Amino acid sequence: MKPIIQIDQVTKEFKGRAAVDNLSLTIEEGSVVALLGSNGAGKTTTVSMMLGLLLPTKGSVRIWEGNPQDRAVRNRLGAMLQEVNVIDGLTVLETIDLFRHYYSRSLPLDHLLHISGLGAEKNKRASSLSGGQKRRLGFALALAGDPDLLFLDEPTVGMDITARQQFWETVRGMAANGRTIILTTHYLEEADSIADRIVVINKGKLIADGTSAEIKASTNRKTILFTAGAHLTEDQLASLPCVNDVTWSGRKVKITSTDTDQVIFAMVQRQLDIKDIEIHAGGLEDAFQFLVQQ
Ligand SMILES: Nc1ncnc2c1ncn2[C@@H]1O[C@H](COP(=O)(O)OP(=O)(O)OP(=O)(O)O)[C@@H](O)[C@H]1O
Repeated sequence: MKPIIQIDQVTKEFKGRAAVDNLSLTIEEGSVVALLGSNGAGKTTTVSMMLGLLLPTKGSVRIWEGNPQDRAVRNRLGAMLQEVNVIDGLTVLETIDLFRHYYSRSLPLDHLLHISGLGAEKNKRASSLSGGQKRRLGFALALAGDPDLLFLDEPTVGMDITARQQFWETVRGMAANGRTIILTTHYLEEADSIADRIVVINKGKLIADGTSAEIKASTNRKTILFTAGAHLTEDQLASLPCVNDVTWSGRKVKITSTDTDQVIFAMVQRQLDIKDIEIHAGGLEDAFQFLVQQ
């Protein structure tokens, strides 16, 4: 597949501290890539450099073999950033229409309004929209130029369940049409369901890169979920073998372990006061926690 983005040994420093540290990454046309990382890991800084909003301190970022700041490159990009800056005084409809005119090829106004889900608010001032509505407007603005490459930085924060479902449906449709999509999110189940490639960044460095299944396979931890009876104590759980982590949520307990057979065996042998036992293979969240703690 054709590479669309080439990040080569990029470092970005702020006041001498590296927010992104010698990162190299190639993204192919038509892929859906999720950038994952804890708060402050360097995701937004990386996306900002891909968009040409920040310049690397060292290294280079190329998009379609050009500079991200080139007009021809920008014409084919769409970006939904964490902050949606609306223009004072303009209605929702006027804002969308204004953005359409920035691009040589644009999606029809009605279609964009439909994507935003803001038909009933189209004549409202964009500045008076709620946080979740502004995010939906930001999505429509990102799609205004019918982009070949779409950046979504924590896109669903503040969206309600219906807006979220509609949002991912639109993104899936774009992916099915061969568009390249790069997203950052803290909702790992969203990354798991949409991305065909997951890149994990920690302290500015790339620490894992692969399909969701490959990332999950990087940890052999599983979880045991059960309900604790009145007689179960924290000490009883702490003394079990092969336990990596125990979390209590009311009477529901989650144990993470690399050998769930041993844990279950010990729990039964010691006749612990537990019921409703379930065992789950490690999900993306477990793998992510494992990777960033290394
Ligand atoms: N303009 C700036 N000036 C100084 N430091 C900055 C600036 N932008 C980012 N940083 C620092 O760079 C690091 C990476 O920040 P970045 O916003 O890229 O992280 P992130 O992975 O997107 O985090 P989050 O999940 O919280 O959005 C952080 O330590 C942050 O404080």
